[in-house]
Amino acid sequence: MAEVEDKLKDYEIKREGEAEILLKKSNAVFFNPVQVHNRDMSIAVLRTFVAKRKEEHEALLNKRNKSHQKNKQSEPSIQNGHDASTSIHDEMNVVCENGPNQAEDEIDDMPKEVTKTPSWKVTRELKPPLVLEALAASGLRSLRYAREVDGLGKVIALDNDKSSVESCKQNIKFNGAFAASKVEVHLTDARVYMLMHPKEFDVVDLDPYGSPSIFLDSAVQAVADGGLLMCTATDMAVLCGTNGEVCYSKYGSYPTKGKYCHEMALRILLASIESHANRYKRYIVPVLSVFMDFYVRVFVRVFTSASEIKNTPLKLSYIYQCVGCDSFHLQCLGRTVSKNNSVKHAPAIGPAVPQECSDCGKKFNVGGPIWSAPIHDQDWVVSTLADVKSMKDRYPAYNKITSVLTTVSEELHDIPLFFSLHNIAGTVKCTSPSLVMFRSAVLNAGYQISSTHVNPLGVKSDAPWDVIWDIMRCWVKNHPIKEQARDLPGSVILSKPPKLEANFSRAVAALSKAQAKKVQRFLPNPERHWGPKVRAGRKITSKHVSLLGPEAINGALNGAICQQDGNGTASDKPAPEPEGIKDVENEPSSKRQKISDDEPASEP
Ligand SMILES: C[S@@+](CC[C@H](N)C(=O)[O-])C[C@H]1O[C@@H](n2cnc3c(N)ncnc32)[C@H](O)[C@@H]1O
Ligand SMILES: [Zn+2]
Repeated sequence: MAEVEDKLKDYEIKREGEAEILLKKSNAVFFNPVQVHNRDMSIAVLRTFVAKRKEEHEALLNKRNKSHQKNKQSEPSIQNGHDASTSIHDEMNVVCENGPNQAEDEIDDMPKEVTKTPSWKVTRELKPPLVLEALAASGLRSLRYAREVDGLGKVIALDNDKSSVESCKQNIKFNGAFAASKVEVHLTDARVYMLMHPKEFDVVDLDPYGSPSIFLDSAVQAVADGGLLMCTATDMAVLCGTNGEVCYSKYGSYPTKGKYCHEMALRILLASIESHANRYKRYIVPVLSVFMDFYVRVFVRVFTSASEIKNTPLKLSYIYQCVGCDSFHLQCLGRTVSKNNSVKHAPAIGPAVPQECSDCGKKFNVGGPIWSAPIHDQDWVVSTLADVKSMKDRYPAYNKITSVLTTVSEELHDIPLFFSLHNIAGTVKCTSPSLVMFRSAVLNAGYQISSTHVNPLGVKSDAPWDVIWDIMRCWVKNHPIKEQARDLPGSVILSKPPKLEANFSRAVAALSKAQAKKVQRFLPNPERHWGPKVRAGRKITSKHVSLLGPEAINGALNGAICQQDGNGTASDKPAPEPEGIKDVENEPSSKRQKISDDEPASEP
């Protein structure tokens, strides 16, 4: 007994949601408490997945039943010695076993959302979804999935680190018989395991240290047709363009620098997953893509279709980012040409921009390709938000995830990237109009505008850049600025007369729904010294002070790390500072930066 008590002294109990884990007080196994946002959001999306999968299956069964009834009316009930009622079952299996294209052909009179999703075997019984947590560490996430998401099948947890697997085994026992009957752990390299289990998992979760790039190729193969891949990337410095070449080597895309960098990070990750999927005649459909705290997390469904992958170039774009002003332009990689009732794919016609920016006369940096199709499915977002609201007590990070889902639900889904109102005011060196006035001017000019979950000052709009700059020209006419050097980008922009007379009077839709309802949209940081953590097993030294905070460092150096230890990025470098409330409160509304020909418009 004394021995057990002695052993327990080395551990502390962490509770999150309905799971409890025993955590060693040394830095032996990864645990980052602020990732509760990530785990809660994943649970919310998993619940939606379970519900949608059931709906889709029922829709298919109904469809099958209806067509069977039609056949029954026109044919005798016993065909070729088969009882018709048993043949539905067989026929359904055949549909999917013959390949997804055939499945799609056979159900082509169904609504689009339904036809693009049903690829699992259409048997009467829908098996509970099988989940793989490829990089599990303490097993906390797997345990939460198993305990909290109704209707899941087994959850398989993997890790290639012995201490993590030991800890995971211990935690499975610690969570009782139900958890033990559902969660299984293996000591293995996740890449090998995923390659050995093609299309076996309805859900695959990747939550690596830093970049997921080395796991993507095997992960896209392990997901069942219609299944869900959930993937985190915490290497924000790489994805945001601190070192573009590294990003290219990991993800196959060149980042450009702009205020939109965190959304661009999401779109680079999506483009990379799609590219891996395409190698196996598969493609993705994003359902939710979020930038939270210090990382990006995407939720995508994976399907197989040799014909659909021809559309991939239509979902990808290069970016031209002006080095002088905030203007950026997208160049899609492909296009379709319709001829005699048939649609052909062709390369896009470019370039989308002249050599010099038509707004300020400077040159462009070229980035991408990024995913330029929608990054969320509005129906999934709305269902997930409603579901979360209906079970508030079951989400420890309720406030955070509802604020993110609310802002996501308000985004213009077909407008890639965004600009910052403070930045454009900075470029022309004026005091910024209020967000409501600016939104009104855009709406009054006949264009759409929305906020973005990524940045409280970010603005998404389908207004072309000459309209945006015309609005700023009109604003400056009424709010004159000091004389500036003539060759500055802002001076060049202001030297042209506006073609449009901006109307700043308040438009009805100028407040976002969240603002109107006073829903808090951007929450303060979760705790002091929050962010990525040091990798498990790594010795904590004073150089980690910026990651963990001085208190934790003192504790660690004295051999008593508590919850500040646990996980980190591949490089242990802090991610670029996320833009939260700080942006709104601390940024001066007028000029913040100056730009030269080779300096990008803004830093991540
Ligand atoms: C960031 S932690 C995972 C955290 C966990 N998902 C959570 O929510 O608490 C990453 C884990 O991946 C494991 N790992 C790294 N490379 C791996 C590989 N090739 N195969 C399996 N596990 C790996 C590490 O040992 C570490 O425990
Ligand atoms: Zn420009």
